[in-house]
Amino acid sequence: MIAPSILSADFARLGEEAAAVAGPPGEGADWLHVDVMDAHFVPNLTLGLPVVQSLRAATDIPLDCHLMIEDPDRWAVGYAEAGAHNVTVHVEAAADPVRIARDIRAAGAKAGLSIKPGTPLDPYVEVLRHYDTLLVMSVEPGFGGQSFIPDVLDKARQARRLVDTGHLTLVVEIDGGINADTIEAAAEAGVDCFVAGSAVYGAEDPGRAVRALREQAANAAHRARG
Ligand SMILES: O=C(CO)[C@H](O)[C@H](O)COP(=O)(O)O
Ligand SMILES: [Fe+2]
Repeated sequence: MIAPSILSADFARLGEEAAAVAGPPGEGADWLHVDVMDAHFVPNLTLGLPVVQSLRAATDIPLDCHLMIEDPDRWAVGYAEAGAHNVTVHVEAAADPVRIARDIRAAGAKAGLSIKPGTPLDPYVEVLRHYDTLLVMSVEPGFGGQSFIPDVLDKARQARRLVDTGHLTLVVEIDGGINADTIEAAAEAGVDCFVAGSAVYGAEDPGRAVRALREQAANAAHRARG
């Protein structure tokens, strides 16, 4: 799956920017990644609930809300109620991640847990039983256009093994610095869903960039798994 990040889109034209990556299954974006930043958990400030509500009305693409905020225990359920498909919180910010997952699911969305590049996976394997998605950050959260950190692929491989051996049922998603040069390594590591901001919205034709990234990832995954 490919999830273009609107962090690199034109915020004055979000509806049109969503339409630019929409399309039939297998062609258009699978999810639209929405980076919510509060200038506390990360140094940057982006958008919040009203923008997600407006986007929900403007596109049929499932919204993948990545909450880079303090106190997600308080705010996550609002994004589920706003119609997000996935609501992802950071384990480093969550007081009670199991309860957050339960609340998100009760409000009708899928629950995602994100880990920063320096956060290990091991302590959260049990918590991840309550989640639908693991978002492995491959840059320090806060800004688009940063360079991919290859060390995080060990965690993607570890998550893939946990899923393939039946210990967890999760979509393994990666976020940060994904482009034509990095997506193959992530696909080989077993990632299911690739967030791409600058590589999609910085391209002349965002729709074509989505198709090219998907094809590259699919070919690399096929080669890796035989
Ligand atoms: O969560 C994020 C940053 O914190 C963004 O989703 C991510 O950086 C996407 O942008 P790019 O593909 O340009 O790295
Ligand atoms: Fe993100």
